[in-house]
Amino acid sequence: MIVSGVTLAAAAKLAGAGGSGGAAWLVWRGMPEQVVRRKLMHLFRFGNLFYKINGYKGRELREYPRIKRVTQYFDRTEAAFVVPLGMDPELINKNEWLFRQMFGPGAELTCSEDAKTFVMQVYSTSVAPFEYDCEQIDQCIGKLHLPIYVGRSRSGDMAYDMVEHPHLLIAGETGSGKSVAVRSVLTTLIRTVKGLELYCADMKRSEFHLFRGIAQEVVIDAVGLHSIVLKLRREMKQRGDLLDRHEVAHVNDLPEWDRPSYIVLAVDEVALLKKEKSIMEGIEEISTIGRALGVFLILSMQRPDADVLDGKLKNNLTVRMAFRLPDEINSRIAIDSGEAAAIKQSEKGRMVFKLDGCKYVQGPRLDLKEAYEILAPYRRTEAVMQQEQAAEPPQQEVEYVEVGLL
Ligand SMILES: Nc1ncnc2c1ncn2[C@@H]1O[C@H](COP(=O)(O)OP(=O)(O)OP(=O)(O)O)[C@@H](O)[C@H]1O
Repeated sequence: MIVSGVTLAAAAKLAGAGGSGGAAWLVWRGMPEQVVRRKLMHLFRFGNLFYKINGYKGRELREYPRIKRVTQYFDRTEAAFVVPLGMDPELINKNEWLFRQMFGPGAELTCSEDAKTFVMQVYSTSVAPFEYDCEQIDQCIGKLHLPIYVGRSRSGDMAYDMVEHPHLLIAGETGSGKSVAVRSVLTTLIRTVKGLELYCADMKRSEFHLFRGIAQEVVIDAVGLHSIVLKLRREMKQRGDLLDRHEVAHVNDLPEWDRPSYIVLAVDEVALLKKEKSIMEGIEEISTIGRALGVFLILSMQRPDADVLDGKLKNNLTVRMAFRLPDEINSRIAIDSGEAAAIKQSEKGRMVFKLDGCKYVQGPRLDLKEAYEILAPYRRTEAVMQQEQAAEPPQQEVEYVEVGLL
């Protein structure tokens, strides 16, 4: 039930009249309108969110966003404000973190299409954990080419197309839900993308056995990953030539009869490869040119490492999922803000999802046994895999691999 456009006192009376003590408690958990207005004005002032006008004798005049309304709902407080004409709305978007600092982690911002009106929603409850549900996920992803189902935010289920936003980083300390997220993301890709070529490198040797017989290859050490990287480099070269022949810029623009499959390389615990220079170079190359060629990366790590995520690779990992991280420094390396360190240890599967700003999202829970069941129809038999191995051409190029930690 929604209580909209009424004062708090009236809302409380309404709830009381309904005879529901629980409902009244929920209403009173909302923030009084004056408090919201005062906090917003404070935030505009101290966060420098205003439009400067040169007034009489060069005096600086400030025009602040105008608060249009504050509405109390049972599960959230909503405030709409309009930025002054001429003010760049990006200034508000870039400072979304300020709203969370002021109103808590439950604050979310959306901008209307006219680029003037913003709606801030402050939720009093977080999204409850939920199970991976194929049907509901398929509904959410619709016709995305390479769908990444993220999870559920307070505004609904979230998914995006990896073709548009390539290369994903998943970070989180041990027990935070990172492996479950990798499992769920890959399970969705396998189920829904026809002809997907998946390569898995399991540097921790813990999780990717699930994808054996489904992925093209599952390797568990640097030597195996090095051979995959070489293979993908050759494949990217061939795909580049193909684009050139057809005079197009992206594999999606190729005619269907000559269009190669999407390739996804998933590497678990990529930080362990820090000393493997040639592998890291290969990964960086994929991150730089892979998008147009239909080759994508999913990298996961427990502790975001500034040496591994140096400027170039980090910038190319356009989408980030940060589960709980041990401290602000790690969180900043992963998502350029300290918010992942504020996720509680008990909040399993909760992440800060970064794509055009940050959002709190709850990932779906998918346990290993269930994932095995869902993926059973996609698994090749041992005999088929042996035939494939026999048909594989011998590697022409052998390069030195520095086997450091592994
Ligand atoms: N989305 C989720 N919803 C509810 N519970 C979850 C979710 N994700 C993970 N969990 C719980 O948290 C536990 C740890 O999750 P997971 O194995 O993914 O951690 P991890 O971050 O990968 O740790 P490690 O790096 O040590 O493997 C799971 O066994 C599960 O019980």
